[in-house]
Amino acid sequence: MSTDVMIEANGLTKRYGAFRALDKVSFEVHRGEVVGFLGPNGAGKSTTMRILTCFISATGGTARVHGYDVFDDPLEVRKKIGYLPQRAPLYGEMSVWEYLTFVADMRGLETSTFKKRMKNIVEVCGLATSLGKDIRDLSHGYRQRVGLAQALVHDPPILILDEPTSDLDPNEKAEVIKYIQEIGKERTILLSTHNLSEVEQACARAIIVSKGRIVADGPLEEIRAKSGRVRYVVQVHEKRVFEGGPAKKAPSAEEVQAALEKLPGVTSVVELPTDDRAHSFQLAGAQDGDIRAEIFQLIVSKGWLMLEMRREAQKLEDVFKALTKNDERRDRGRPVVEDDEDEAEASAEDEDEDEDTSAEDESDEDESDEDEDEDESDEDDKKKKG
Ligand SMILES: Nc1ncnc2c1ncn2[C@@H]1O[C@H](COP(=O)(O)OP(=O)(O)OP(=O)(O)O)[C@@H](O)[C@H]1O
Repeated sequence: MSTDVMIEANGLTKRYGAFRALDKVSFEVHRGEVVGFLGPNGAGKSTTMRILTCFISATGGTARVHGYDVFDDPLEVRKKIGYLPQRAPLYGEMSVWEYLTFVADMRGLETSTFKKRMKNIVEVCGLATSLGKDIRDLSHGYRQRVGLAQALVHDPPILILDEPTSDLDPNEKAEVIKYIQEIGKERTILLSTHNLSEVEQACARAIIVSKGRIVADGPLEEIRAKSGRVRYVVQVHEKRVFEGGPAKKAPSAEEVQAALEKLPGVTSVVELPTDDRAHSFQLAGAQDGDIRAEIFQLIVSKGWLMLEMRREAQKLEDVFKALTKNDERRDRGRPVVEDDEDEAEASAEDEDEDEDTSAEDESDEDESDEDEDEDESDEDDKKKKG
């Protein structure tokens, strides 16, 4: 593995009984990258993150973090990773300072190192005015900041953040993303979220998972281009024409639409609702082309008056919807029978992976060591199962 690879998942599979939560997931995260880990509910994001942070073991495949195998070297992996689980296990009766001191003690940090480090963490996470407050009195947004701070206490080069902005209001979300952007300047981050605009703000690359499989992985631009399409919006005046031009009267919507449809590379033209001054259309064309000049020439040659023209790359949201539209695994914890082919594959793998069976079905068993985060993890699993 290249020293630049900070996280490497190789064919990770996780089954809960007959249900396959992860199916041969492979990806790499390089030093300094902030990667968005996207997927609908139940896609397998938390499962992947919990394997990478050594809270549960995989049924098959391997994973390495900072060069350490998550199965063979969990202690080393935990030193290299700061983890913010979906529901951070914070102790409400402690003040922020007491809690962070407690986390530092658990991590075996020297008091002087901790105090020095805290200056930076408090600044980066915006906690200066909250250190003396009890955690139970903090808003959701501030609790998440404390969650981020606890993940940074041991100064890990890698952060794994599981939906850090879920349950936050829009202002709190924006704040937490701002802190993540700041933290990401010096660290490698894997950030799971449902929120595509957050990924667009904080990440240059995304991995999209659906039904336990990776359906896209690459720079955001590349993922947007995956649809292979681009849109243009064109508006033509409905009442006026270009003075001195060939047109004697303003065009009808049908005329404009027919002319636009004839342009090379246009695959569809749809009329958009608009006010009564303009005919407005959305055109779809090929991603690698740019027909703005042709559109302009057409409108000029007709003598029509153009009010607006813009080219829009496909939105990440549209690509995400298209890639995950059949993902209906929202029934948390209930085994869902996959299609026949998958079932057959699963039973074939059962035979292949017999040596892993101790880790296979019960995640609870894997989560019994004494890390402070374990309570949350167990509780979380019970909720999922319950
Ligand atoms: N302990 C468990 N026992 C049985 N099934 C589980 C368990 N944990 C997770 N699952 C199932 O595995 C699938 C993947 O769950 P996971 O929590 O990884 O999804 P996710 O992408 O993180 O979703 P969300 O965004 O809702 O947290 C889901 O269908 C879930 O119900």
